[in-house]
Amino acid sequence: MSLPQRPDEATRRLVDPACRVTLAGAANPVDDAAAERLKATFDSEELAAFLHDGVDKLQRREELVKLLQSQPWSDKTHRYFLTREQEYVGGLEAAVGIWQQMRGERLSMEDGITMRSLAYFPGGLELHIGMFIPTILGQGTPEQQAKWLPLCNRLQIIGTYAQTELGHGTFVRGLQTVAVYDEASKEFVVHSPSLESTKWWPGGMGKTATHVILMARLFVKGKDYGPHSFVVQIRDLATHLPLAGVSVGDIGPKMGFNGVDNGYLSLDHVRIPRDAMLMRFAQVTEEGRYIPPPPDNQKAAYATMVYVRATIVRDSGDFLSRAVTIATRYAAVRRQTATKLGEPELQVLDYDNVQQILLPLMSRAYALVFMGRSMMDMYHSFDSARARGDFSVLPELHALSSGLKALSTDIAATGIETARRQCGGHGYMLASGLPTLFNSYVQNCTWEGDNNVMYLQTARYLMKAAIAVQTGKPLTGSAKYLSDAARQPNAKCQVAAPEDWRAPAHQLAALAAVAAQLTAQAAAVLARAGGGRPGVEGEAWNSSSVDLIRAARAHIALYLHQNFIECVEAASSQRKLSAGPAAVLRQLVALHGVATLLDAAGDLQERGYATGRQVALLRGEQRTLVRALRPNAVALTDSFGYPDYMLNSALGRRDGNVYQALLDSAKSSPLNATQEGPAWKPVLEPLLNPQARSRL
Ligand SMILES: Cc1cc2nc3c(=O)[nH]c(=O)nc-3n(C[C@H](O)[C@H](O)[C@H](O)COP(=O)(O)OP(=O)(O)OC[C@H]3O[C@@H](n4cnc5c(N)ncnc54)[C@H](O)[C@@H]3O)c2cc1C
Repeated sequence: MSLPQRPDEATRRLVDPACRVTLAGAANPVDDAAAERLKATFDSEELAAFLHDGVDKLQRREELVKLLQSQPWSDKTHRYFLTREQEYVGGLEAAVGIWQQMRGERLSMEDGITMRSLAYFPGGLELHIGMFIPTILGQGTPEQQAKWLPLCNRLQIIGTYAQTELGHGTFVRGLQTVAVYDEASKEFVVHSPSLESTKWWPGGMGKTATHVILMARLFVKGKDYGPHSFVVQIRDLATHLPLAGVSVGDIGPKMGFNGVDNGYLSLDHVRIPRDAMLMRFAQVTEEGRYIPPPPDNQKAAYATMVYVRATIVRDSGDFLSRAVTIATRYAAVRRQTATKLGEPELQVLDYDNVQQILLPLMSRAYALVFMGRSMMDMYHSFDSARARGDFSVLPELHALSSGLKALSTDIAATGIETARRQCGGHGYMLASGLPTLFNSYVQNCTWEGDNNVMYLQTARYLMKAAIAVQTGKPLTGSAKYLSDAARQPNAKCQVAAPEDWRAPAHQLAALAAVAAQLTAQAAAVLARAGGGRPGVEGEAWNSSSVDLIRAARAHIALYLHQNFIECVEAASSQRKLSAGPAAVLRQLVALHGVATLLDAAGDLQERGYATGRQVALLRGEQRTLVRALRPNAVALTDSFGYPDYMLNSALGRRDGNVYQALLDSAKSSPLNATQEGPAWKPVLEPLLNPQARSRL
């Protein structure tokens, strides 16, 4: 191999002037990143501390990053070059490594959760932690909890949650897997009677889990009691081989999340003991008597759903803000196109089109972060009320958490991909962090209830509210605006100047008008389809679903924005934030309202609430707000508080040294392990090397 020659002095003198020409006006991305931070009008660290509940929490995160960086299993240098098998093993090693650290170092549960999100290496334990243990806690009797939970906590068994089948996901009552009680042996026989009944999707079931929570239709004395939960062992604890009657395996590569071994499972007349049925609510006695769950069981099931959905809402802000951090930081140091050769090129963040996309996206990320915090607070206050037997807020909370699950994941998934596309070619590199972020995130639009189905849950609540309005019943809670709208059916937008659109009152009035109008429209379509009879099921419902989903989306969009306004105003009035960050957050709130209204520009005009001129003013105001926020763009990403280790992005690194990071990452590519590459011997040499060619 010939080594590169060092140029002699004459060669250098020949080339240097040309280099001076092409390098004229060149900027250093590290300097650009530093200069961006000097432009900020507020203290980004103060806002970061507020968003993370105190400086202590941020410092603790830094300590945990250091701890993770000292462990081989949490090294991220090669994360984007792993094969599926390496990803699978690595994901498990990281989860087990964190678990061992927690036990060995006596770290708190909060530390463990933080470490999992910092390391972000999804693997075979996700469902053990996220669904198996919570289901036993929620649905198991005290004896069942005492039996299973210690084994779970010591990782002596690993579980997952097996509900979805090849043929059924959304329609849980249609599951075909059966659990038939055998009074003679006092056991259940669990069985998959068809191809379609094969369980499909459970995370960790492919190659990791030893046990599953099996959702199967319970049959006692020939009667179908519908889906119930059973703890079923599927693999031998000593050999990890499937038990008799169990066919189980990995479902293959997916769009993302490939460290997780989602699996398939078919059961052939497998016998399990009677106490494998989780019996906190419904029970089957030894002699085969079915004791139905108390009426509150349904409410408890809804409460669990609300919790899971609340966590999804919380995570949506987290994921979108990571993408916005990467894209904004990169746009601030990426320079492209000079007006005159030799002049500095423009930071792409200074192009109007880039700003007008990234800053509204920033406002959406902040809105979701605040929504996530409120959603978790709402859940916790409901949980305390529930402990006193008070379920009164559940219908409202169920409707809100379903719709928010859908809207927040829609916004985050679309937003991550939008952010990636703002990064040009380098955004297509896995090293940017964005493709993996999108591929692993977008499943949130589907799991735990497909988003369309989620919007329809909210629509059910809205239709009941619409019927109540028609019958003159007063409304409370999130749908109260429907009563107000019914009293003023011809209300018109009062905006006269562009800056009027910044006012929360104008924004909320316009969003409420759109939501009320779409709700009334959906109610009318539904009533027509039902021949005048309103109903929230059946054919009329199905044929109205487009209108119903639009109404639900508008209702939730209003709620999301209202929450953003209230959170920022509360933080400011309670002096949790000083004037600087509060002012910038208010600008973000205003931009979020304007951007949300622009999404609904057609609806604003369709029924004459706003005029074309007013919508044009709205568009102009977006531009003004974006320009006002531009100097704070990078500082706002700093306030999200993501350590470089967590982002694992060549483009999103805090110091701006993006090109060096890209090159360093490329050098880790396994294809670069040898100079000639792996195709040289088998393919290229016979073609290109004359000596080898002569042997062909
Ligand atoms: C990455 C990932 C991980 C998963 N992990 C698990 C797991 O661990 N355990 C588990 O049991 N499952 C798991 N699932 C399955 C997941 O819960 C289901 O995919 C989800 O509930 C959607 O069901 P489906 O796939 O049957 O979609 P379908 O119901 O087939 O939906 C297809 C389309 O029909 C529409 N549709 C369906 N029903 C209605 C309706 N009533 N009204 C209007 N529109 C409707 C939907 O909106 C969608 O557009 C996972 C899925 C993914 C993608």
